[in-house]
Amino acid sequence: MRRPFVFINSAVSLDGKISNERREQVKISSPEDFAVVDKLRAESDAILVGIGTVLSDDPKLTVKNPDLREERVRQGLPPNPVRVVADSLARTPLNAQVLNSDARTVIAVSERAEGERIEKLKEKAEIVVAGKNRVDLKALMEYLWDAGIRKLMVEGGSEINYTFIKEGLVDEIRVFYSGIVIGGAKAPTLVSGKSFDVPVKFKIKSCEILGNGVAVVWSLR
Ligand SMILES: NC(=O)C1=CN([C@@H]2O[C@H](COP(=O)(O)OP(=O)(O)OC[C@H]3O[C@@H](n4cnc5c(N)ncnc54)[C@H](OP(=O)(O)O)[C@@H]3O)[C@@H](O)[C@H]2O)C=CC1
Ligand SMILES: Nc1nc(O)c(N)c(N[C@@H]2O[C@H](COP(=O)(O)O)[C@@H](O)[C@H]2O)n1
Repeated sequence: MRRPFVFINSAVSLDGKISNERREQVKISSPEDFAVVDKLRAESDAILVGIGTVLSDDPKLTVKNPDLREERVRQGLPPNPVRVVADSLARTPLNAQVLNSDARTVIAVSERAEGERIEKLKEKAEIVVAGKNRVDLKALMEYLWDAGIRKLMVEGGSEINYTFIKEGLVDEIRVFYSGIVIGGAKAPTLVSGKSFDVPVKFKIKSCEILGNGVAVVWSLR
C-alpha cells in the first residue's frame, strides 16, 4: 500500500493528558515547543485531525510564522499545508476555522454522511468518501498519496491517534511532555480506544528540552 510518511504530534501534561475532562483545548506546549510544531507543520504536506478536535478546539491548522510560509512559497508550495478532517458524518460546522480560505481543506467522510451536509461542505472544502460507516484511514492514505501528499502530520485527538496506530499507519510519534498536571480520570490521553493485546513498541529517535518540558520523537520498532 502506498501512503505518506505519517507522524503524530501531540502535547501531553506530566500526568499524561492531552486536554481536560471537558475536552476543552488546553495550552500544554511551551512557546519553544510551539515554534518547533510550527516548523513541523511548514515541513508537512498535510495536517490531519479528527472531527472531535474540530468540535472541541476549532483549530486553524495553519503555519503561524510568516517566514515559514514565505519559505514554502519560495519552494513553489502553497503558504499552508493541506488540512484534512476525518469526519464520517460530515459534522464539520460550516463556520469552522478549518474551512477558512487560508488553506485547501479535505473533509474525509463515510458513506453514512448525508448528501445535504456534503453539498454544503463542498462549497468550502474538497470531499472524499472513504469507508462505509467510519472513515477508512487506509483508503484515505491512498487518496492523499495520489493527491501528492508525501508527509502527513496527525495532530490528534486521542481517538484518531488510536486508529492510526491500530491500523499500522504511524511511522513516528513526537510527544512534548509538559510540566503541568491537568488531572481528571476521564481527561483524554494521547491514545484512547481499547488496549492492544500486545503493546505497540516504539524506540527513542531523539530527545530535547524545550522550555519547561521535553520533546521526544519515537519511531516504530
Ligand atoms: N494536546 C494536544 O496535542 C491535542 C489535544 N487535543 C484534544 O483532544 C480532544 C479531542 O480528541 P477526541 O475527542 O479523541 O477526538 P478526535 O479528534 O480524535 O476525533 C475523533 C472522531 O473522529 C472521527 N473519526 C472518523 N474516522 C475515524 C476513525 N477511523 N477512527 C477514529 N475516529 C474517526 C470520529 O467521529 P465520526 O465517527 O463522527 O467521524 C471520532 O469520534 C480535545 O479535547 C482536544 O483539545 C487534540 C489534538 C491535539
Ligand atoms: N502542539 C500542541 N500543543 C498544545 O498545547 C495544543 N493544545 C495543541 N493542540 C493542537 O493544535 C491545534 C490548534 O491549532 P491552531 O493553533 O488553531 O492552528 C489543536 O486543534 C490541536 O490539534 N498542540
